Amino acid sequence: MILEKPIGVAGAGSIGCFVGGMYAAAGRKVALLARPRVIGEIELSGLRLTSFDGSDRTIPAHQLVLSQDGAIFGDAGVVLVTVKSADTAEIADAIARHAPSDAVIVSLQNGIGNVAVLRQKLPGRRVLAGVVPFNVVAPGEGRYHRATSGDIVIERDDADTAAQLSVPGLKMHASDNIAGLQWGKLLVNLNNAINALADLPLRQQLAQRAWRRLMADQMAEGLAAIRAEGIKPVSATPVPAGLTPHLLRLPDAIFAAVLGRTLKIDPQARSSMWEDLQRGRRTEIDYLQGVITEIADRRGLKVPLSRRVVALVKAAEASGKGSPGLTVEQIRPSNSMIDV
Ligand SMILES: NC(=O)C1=CN([C@@H]2O[C@H](COP(=O)(O)OP(=O)(O)OC[C@H]3O[C@@H](n4cnc5c(N)ncnc54)[C@H](OP(=O)(O)O)[C@@H]3O)[C@@H](O)[C@H]2O)C=CC1
Ligand SMILES: CC(C)(CO)C(=O)C(=O)O
Repeated sequence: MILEKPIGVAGAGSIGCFVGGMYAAAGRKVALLARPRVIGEIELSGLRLTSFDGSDRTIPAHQLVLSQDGAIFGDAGVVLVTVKSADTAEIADAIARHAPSDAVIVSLQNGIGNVAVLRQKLPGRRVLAGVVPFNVVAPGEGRYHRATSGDIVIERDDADTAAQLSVPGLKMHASDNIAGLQWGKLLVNLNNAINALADLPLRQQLAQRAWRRLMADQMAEGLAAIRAEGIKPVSATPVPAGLTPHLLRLPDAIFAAVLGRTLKIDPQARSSMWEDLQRGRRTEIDYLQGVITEIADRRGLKVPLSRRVVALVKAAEASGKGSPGLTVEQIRPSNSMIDV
């Protein structure tokens, strides 16, 4: 039973610290494998969890196992993988070395390829895919803020891991179509880059129709590519994936009314890719837009906006100066770029 054993978090940053902290708050034993910067902040200030719903709690460092060494997974019943996609293979090696062979491995990452990497690196182990719909930002000093609503969904399994990992304040649901949900989330995550390039809080960006049209156009490219592969993306919200671009193009007042019914989003929400640019880290662009451009290359589809966004994010990564704070017009490809 997972319930009685510690929960390991492999790569505790925004998602890992928030999720791991919620388990610790619920009385579970939690071991966070993290960088010295993250550990130092928690040791100094505790792990503070705040949320769009107004909740605010601090877990003292002594209630957590904090280490840079995967040996802390030695008695784990479950290991939650919360590194960025480029680090999945390396973290899988640490899990293979240290976690018991019957520990359940759950990927809480964006993108669609991480579970395949984990399964290939961890043969014979139970690896489950998951989708985290909510946003967590890390303002610093050991604080992790959940800025949007939604429950985590993971792949259904016989042991009902989703039920075993549900605690007050952090629900997990089981799904029979996690692949569909992952593709649906990929479409949403195409906006991570637009948010990162704009340097605007998500709520402020979503309130402006010009930004929403840009997001809709990029999502439409993504949808066309995904559908060309014969894949049916599933939305994690009540709005079907295929309708989301139409919703985004609606006038401000109608959009706000529909959004208000489906999602809570507070002024602090910003995409994880924005945080990557601000901290001078490599982004997940190759695992998000990169999937769409790869399909387009194979199938001869035109995805000019996705290609332009990839180029702009790579330029921002290379400059190391944080978000470039671009406008809609600066992001939109000009007519001379449209033929790609
Ligand atoms: N933030 C969000 O709102 C959401 C994020 N996601 C997804 O969740 C995943 C995690 O995102 P997020 O939490 O934002 O990412 P973060 O970068 O905040 O957290 C990952 C952490 O893991 C650390 N790390 C990497 N390798 C190791 C290692 N070998 N040992 C110890 N620590 C390691 C990283 O350190 P370093 O940077 O120094 O390498 C970083 O601190 C991504 O796939 C993201 O797309 C999904 C939904 C929402
Ligand atoms: C903001 C959110 C929840 C959706 O784009 C996200 O997945 C991220 O920041 O990576």
